[in-house]
Amino acid sequence: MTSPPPTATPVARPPGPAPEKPGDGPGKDPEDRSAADRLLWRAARHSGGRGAAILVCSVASALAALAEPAVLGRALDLLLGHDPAAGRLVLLCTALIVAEVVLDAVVALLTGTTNARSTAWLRGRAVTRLLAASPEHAARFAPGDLATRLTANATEAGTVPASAAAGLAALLPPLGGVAALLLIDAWTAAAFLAGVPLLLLLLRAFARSSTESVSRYQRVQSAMAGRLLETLAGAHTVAAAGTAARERHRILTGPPGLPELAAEGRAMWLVYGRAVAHSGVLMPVLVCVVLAVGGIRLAQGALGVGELVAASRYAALAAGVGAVSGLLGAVVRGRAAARRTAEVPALPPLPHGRALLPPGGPGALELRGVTVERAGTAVLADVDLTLPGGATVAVVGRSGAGKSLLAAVAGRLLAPDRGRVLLDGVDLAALDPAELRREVGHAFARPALFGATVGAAVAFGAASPDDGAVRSAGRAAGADGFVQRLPGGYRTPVADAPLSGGERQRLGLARAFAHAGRLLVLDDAMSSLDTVTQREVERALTQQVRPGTRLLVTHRLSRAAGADLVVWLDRGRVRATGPHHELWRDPGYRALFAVPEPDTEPAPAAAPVPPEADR
Ligand SMILES: Nc1ncnc2c1ncn2[C@@H]1O[C@H](COP(=O)(O)OP(=O)(O)OP(=O)(O)O)[C@@H](O)[C@H]1O
Repeated sequence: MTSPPPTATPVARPPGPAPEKPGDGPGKDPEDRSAADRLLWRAARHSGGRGAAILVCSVASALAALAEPAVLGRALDLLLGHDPAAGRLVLLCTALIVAEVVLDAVVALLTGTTNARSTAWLRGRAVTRLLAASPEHAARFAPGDLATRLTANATEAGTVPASAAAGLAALLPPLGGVAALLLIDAWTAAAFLAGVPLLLLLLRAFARSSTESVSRYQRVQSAMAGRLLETLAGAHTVAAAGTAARERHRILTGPPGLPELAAEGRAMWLVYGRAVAHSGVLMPVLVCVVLAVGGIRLAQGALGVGELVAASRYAALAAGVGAVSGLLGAVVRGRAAARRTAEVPALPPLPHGRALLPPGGPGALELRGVTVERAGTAVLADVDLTLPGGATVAVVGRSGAGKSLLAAVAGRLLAPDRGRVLLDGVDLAALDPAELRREVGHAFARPALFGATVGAAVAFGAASPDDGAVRSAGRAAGADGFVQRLPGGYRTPVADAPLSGGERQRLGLARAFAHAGRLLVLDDAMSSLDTVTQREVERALTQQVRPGTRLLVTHRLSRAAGADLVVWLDRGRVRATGPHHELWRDPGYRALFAVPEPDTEPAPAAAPVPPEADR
């Protein structure tokens, strides 16, 4: 595999990460561009005025660089004329060089901090908006793609404020160089300007071809990273199927894979090498032409020795136009990257209001005409439900019936396309988000544990987590026993805690219990618990956890039998609601639990079901 060329070149800096999707080049959609520009503008403002400081220091450094050849040339002429004033000019020249070095160092330092602050702001903004969006919308980004947008693309975009400021200031030396040449001698300026079109053509060709090749390189890299992520996520499946070698081959060879990556890497090196070779020849040639013309003018007596030296330095400054194109190239690439990053904060947020729930409400939940559509099909259709506050409600149905969608809508992880969800009479869409999360808790079948330690993972999201609350939630969820056996108890780092599926689920339940509100939504959150633990947790749920309404998505008979009310979903519609023992009369309902049908005998209401009947 050929890695990309280094980033420093006398002509222009090769591009960093660039758009990764085919056809996802910069500046396609004006709306996207302006959104990206607005985001960059705000990132620049959040870098605390450092962009302006970079501009001021860079301009001061450029002015020092422009003054230095004139002072040096004059000092040389005075020295040749044995004029004692030459000493003062040599000192001034030294001071200018020192100032230039110091200012460049300050610019380098400011550039680093500006890039870091802008990038951090961009990432913070994107992550905040990502978390505020409905998970459904956020899921439109594949994990690998999202990671690229928040890392490489955000980093590239974060360099724009500093590059733009430095790029503006970098115009000064070439423009000033040409102006100084004109002032010293029009012929030397004309000699330089004659070569400028060639220099510009060279820069343009470099900027274009390098952007394209880096773009393609990044696309291949991103595709490979995406396949790697897929395989890592399914590592157990791959191991079980014994297809590791096939996966390795799939990740590495693609297409696109290593062969394409190597080809693009070589292409980048070629572009880079060609640019270095061309500029390495052209720039000294330009300076030599200026020197040759200056030499003739010296022989004609139109120029002094000092002026010739100054002219050669100004020609070198004027030829440094490549630095400008490098910085402008960085701005162009940064804007393209910002466009990709900007799509993340542009995700539509879940609408919310500022309403609060009536204090002490029981958690009565009402769904009115709730419809959720996916790909033009109603996956939840006209769901009307009235669930009394404080009730334990089981949601059952065949796989794909819409249970998880109903749970997500009930807890406002998802906004319905039509209809309303009311909690104690308040529309969830109008509710203050902090109030919503305080009063509505969730636990999932496969919980993700956030937090450095097991205790922090349980306390995650709680307003004021304390050790006592964490432990009592752990006890209620049947997690305290195994957590206490971990080397550091609740202080054990999550990464060092070997957790089974059931233990992970119990920690997820403990997290929900630690800040249980008036509504608790458990989406298959006890599916991996053994029967004894499950009964203990159910008991704790009614006796220890803050009272409220429980919405339990379940496939288990015992859970439905133990609920006050069962909602039976069938292909996105409510087929029936009622107590389990009433629904049990329906063979279709009994078939959901795949137990031998007792034909006439209804299952006992709210009575424990023999373990062997449980799934
Ligand atoms: N983002 C989506 N895009 C398209 N279809 C979706 C989306 N989310 C859910 N669905 C579809 O909606 C239907 C209901 O999904 P849901 O996850 O609610 O089923 P479920 O009853 O919880 O199933 P299970 O018991 O297997 O977990 C399924 O057919 C599913 O494919």
